Amino acid sequence: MPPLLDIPAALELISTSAHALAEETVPLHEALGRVTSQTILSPESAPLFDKALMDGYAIRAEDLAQSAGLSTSSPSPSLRVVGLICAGQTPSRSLAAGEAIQIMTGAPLPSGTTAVVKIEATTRKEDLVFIHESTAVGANLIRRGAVMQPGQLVLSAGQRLAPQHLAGLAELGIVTIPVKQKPTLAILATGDELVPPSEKPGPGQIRNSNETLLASLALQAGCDVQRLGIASDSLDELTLKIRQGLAADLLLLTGGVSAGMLDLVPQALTAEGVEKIFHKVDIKPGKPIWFGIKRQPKTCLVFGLPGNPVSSLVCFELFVKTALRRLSGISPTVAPAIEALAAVDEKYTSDRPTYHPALIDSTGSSITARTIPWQGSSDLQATLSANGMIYFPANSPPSKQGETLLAYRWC
Ligand SMILES: Nc1nc2c(c(=O)[nH]1)N[C@H]1C(S)=C(S)[C@@H](COP(=O)(O)OP(=O)(O)OC[C@H]3O[C@@H](n4cnc5c(N)ncnc54)[C@H](O)[C@@H]3O)O[C@H]1N2
Ligand code: MOO
Repeated sequence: MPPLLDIPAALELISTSAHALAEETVPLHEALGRVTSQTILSPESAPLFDKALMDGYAIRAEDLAQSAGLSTSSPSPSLRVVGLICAGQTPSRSLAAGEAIQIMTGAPLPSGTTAVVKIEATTRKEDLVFIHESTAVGANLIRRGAVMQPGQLVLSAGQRLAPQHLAGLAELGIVTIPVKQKPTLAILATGDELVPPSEKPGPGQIRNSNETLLASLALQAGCDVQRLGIASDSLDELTLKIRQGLAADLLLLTGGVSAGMLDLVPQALTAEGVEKIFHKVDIKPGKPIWFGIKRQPKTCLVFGLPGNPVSSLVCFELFVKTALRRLSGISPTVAPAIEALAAVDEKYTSDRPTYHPALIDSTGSSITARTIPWQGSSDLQATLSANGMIYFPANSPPSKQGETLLAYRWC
């Protein structure tokens, strides 16, 4: 038997086979979860004007030393209040020596202001304000352009847009966003034993949980998902559904890729013109994975994922996500591992490199990870107490608590 393809080689074959998706522009309110296709530069400054960061008084900090003792009744320096500026207004005059202007958070500073003293640190007596706290130049204010200059980089290409990115773009008036097209992804579950989750399985039957799993993973990864339902183990039915699925950018099948008599998926795919890139990888779970590409009339990347649910989950996280990142121009193409400390002693070992369901915890001062009890690739229920996986190289020795492990978060 020739040696199995190793994981890095499989990932490399996937990233070199995947093409970059075309670009489009979308309005800001439709851009959540999309991936930027170009760098985005700021058209203007942020903030747009010098502004107060506290409710209080705009002052010239240098006046404080000079005005100490202006009033004989208080040891605190005092300044003459000559106006009021609320947010949304503009200053009608500048500050002269010995003057203060009452100001609200977010209001534009009058010229000449070098600090804002917050209201709690002052006492007002008619047109005098007494200042009880030393206030340095620059206190409680922000200058025009301090956080963003025109032409400065706002976002790089390949950034998946989260709420804070959209808000940052909104602040700068960027309302049309260049993004990669959404990948379309079709899902086909195969197997005579499958019934939909809403049905009670008959003898020897099981519910199709992989469609729910893969559709959810794909939606979370920003795909347009098409569910093709269940194909029985018949070449005619498989072929019909595969033809439908090949119209998408990616087609995921589950089941029927190992050595069983009815494992017809590889032959049905090649008969439909899908070129095999690899079949079987040295990985646990997921060894029987099949990957190929249909080039004409449009490019479709095809994954035959093993039917066991945890194999499908691990293969999606590792292999399908790599293809999706490449399609959308996300860098690096292979999602990097997290370095986590073993929360407990770990003694898992196998002759195959393994991605073991795990609980990753980043609530403390360091990231920790521990394996969860798991009975192998059919044990989907175990993953309900996991949020990621730990990578164990083949024949890895036991790890002591506190040793560094490589982990991947599912998200
Ligand atoms: N002689 C060999 N047998 C097997 C091998 C092998 O190398 N030689 N590999 C094993 C490994 S590893 C895996 S993983 C499985 C994968 O097999 P298939 O991809 O061909 O999948 P099936 O045989 O169709 O199903 C496996 C298992 O998963 C259940 N299943 C299938 N589809 C779904 C679904 N949509 N939702 C939930 N569960 C599903 C199915 O009923 C089986 O129990 O093969 C080993 N065998
Ligand atoms: O490689 Mo299979 O996916 O372990 O059960």
